[in-house]
Amino acid sequence: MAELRKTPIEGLIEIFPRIFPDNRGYFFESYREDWLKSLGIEENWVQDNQSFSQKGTVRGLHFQRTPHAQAKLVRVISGKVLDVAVDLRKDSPTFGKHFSTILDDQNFNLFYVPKGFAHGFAVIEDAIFAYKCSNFYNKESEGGILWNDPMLGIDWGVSSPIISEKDKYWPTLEEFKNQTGGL
Ligand SMILES: Cc1cn([C@H]2C[C@H](O)[C@@H](COP(=O)(O)OP(=O)(O)O[C@H]3O[C@H](C)C(=O)[C@H](O)[C@H]3O)O2)c(=O)[nH]c1=O
Repeated sequence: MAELRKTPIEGLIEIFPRIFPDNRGYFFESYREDWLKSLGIEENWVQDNQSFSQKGTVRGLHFQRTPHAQAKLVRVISGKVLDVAVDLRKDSPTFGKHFSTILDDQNFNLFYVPKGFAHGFAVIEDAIFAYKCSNFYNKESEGGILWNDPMLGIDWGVSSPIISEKDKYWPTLEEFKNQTGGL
């Protein structure tokens, strides 16, 4: 069985699978339905995504608005990233707070990000990133928070990242809160 770790932000879960190295290489279970179920969390995963990003990339901070909001179960197949989730849940006591964790191809740890969070990552070593989503992609419902908003206080470990045009112009946390109140 994997080791499941709660985080200081309610709902965010880290999962460390048991890895079996041998003279051929390694084996590990990369997904089990009973991991989250053991914590009373039930998700209907409907879409798998995969992206490759070179070192120095930042992707995020993104979310999809209701009714297209997505929970995500993210991991690294190869490489190393700093993965970040920002709590945007309306009335959450940790609204605007973030939790970050290293995902890599040594621990093969996974990170569960429920609906209501913005998600992104910075690439420490070229990375193949793979994740499950609990709702289909819906471009029209996509939103974001500016990755380097000083109010977030995220130490990404990169100062001038490789980033998409779209990710340069998301609102700050304050602007998002004033516009929407939260997710
Ligand atoms: C997310 C997504 C994108 N696309 C298409 C749309 C674009 O033509 C192209 C690249 O999309 P984008 O630049 O939004 O990709 P990312 O910047 O990696 O977006 C993701 O970044 C952060 C880390 C997230 O958590 C989200 O899953 C997602 O927003 O793939 C699809 O066809 N389906 C999809 O589910």
